[in-house]
Amino acid sequence: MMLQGLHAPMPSAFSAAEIALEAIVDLDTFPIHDLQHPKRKSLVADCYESLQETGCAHIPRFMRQDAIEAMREEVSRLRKDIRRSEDTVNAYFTNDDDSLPLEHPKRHFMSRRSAFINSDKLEFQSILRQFYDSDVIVHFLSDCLGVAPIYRWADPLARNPYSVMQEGDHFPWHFDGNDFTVSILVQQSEGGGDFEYCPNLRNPYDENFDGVSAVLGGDRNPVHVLTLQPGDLQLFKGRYSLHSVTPIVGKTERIIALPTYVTDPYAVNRPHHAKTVYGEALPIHFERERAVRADNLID
Ligand SMILES: O=C(O)CCC(=O)C(=O)O
Ligand SMILES: [Fe+2]
Repeated sequence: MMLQGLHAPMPSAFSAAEIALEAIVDLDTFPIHDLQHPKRKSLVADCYESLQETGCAHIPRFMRQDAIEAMREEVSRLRKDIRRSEDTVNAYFTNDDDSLPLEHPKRHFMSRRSAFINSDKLEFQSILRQFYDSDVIVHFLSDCLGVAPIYRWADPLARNPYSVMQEGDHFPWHFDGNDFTVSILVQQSEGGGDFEYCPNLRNPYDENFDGVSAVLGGDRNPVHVLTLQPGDLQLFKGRYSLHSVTPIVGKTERIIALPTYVTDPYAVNRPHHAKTVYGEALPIHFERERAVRADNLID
């Protein structure tokens, strides 16, 4: 068998001994490293229940404020690497398919304007990368989800980016290519920037095109809205829950870190999705384009 070329210029993972988790998370309040601690057990139970009920769990002030400040400073040093993009997309990030009737949700295109600092641009000592590389965090999230094993995503651009949204930017209704996403708000906009989601609108056995069409057409019944504060952690099932970010209002950017997790450690975003949202498709996106999705869902 031929070995594929390395996709990263250098190995990027921190070892456990290099990650000072107590500098990132207040481990007295959230003793996620101590598997038998009653506080961990009750936090996991609360998150699990919330994920079952609404596809989403919210832990206010999970991150230490000085870690959030360090992340904000990292974003300001990486401004040159912010990739802005503007286009029209459907909820699945696929091309138009004119063999389908016009009212099919795959043919419903919406404008999108957003910007990311892709994961491959994070600084060497990035707090966000340390958070992402922490096995304690992965284990905690896996317990909250009740899904094991989960993995960090293989996608070199989308696995752990910062989203940096300016006035008027918005992210329309969509499903993610990965299974689970953590959102850590770093900076709040003055207005807008709300995360809206429809819990479990599809599942691996049912695309529920009628339900998706209804929301795209304006049905607000299944819609939940979450407003985060800086330092809050949100965990949600973005592959099953249709979600969006409402337009940003005011001059202050909305900055959010988006560490992502998967049940399939091989698959990455399709090239069209990578190019549309993250600004480029790398060799790995083409090499793995035909990898069969474990869940058969569209993306
Ligand atoms: O910014 C957010 O809160 C979510 C962004 C999102 O849904 C995505 O990047 O796929
Ligand atoms: Fe998303």
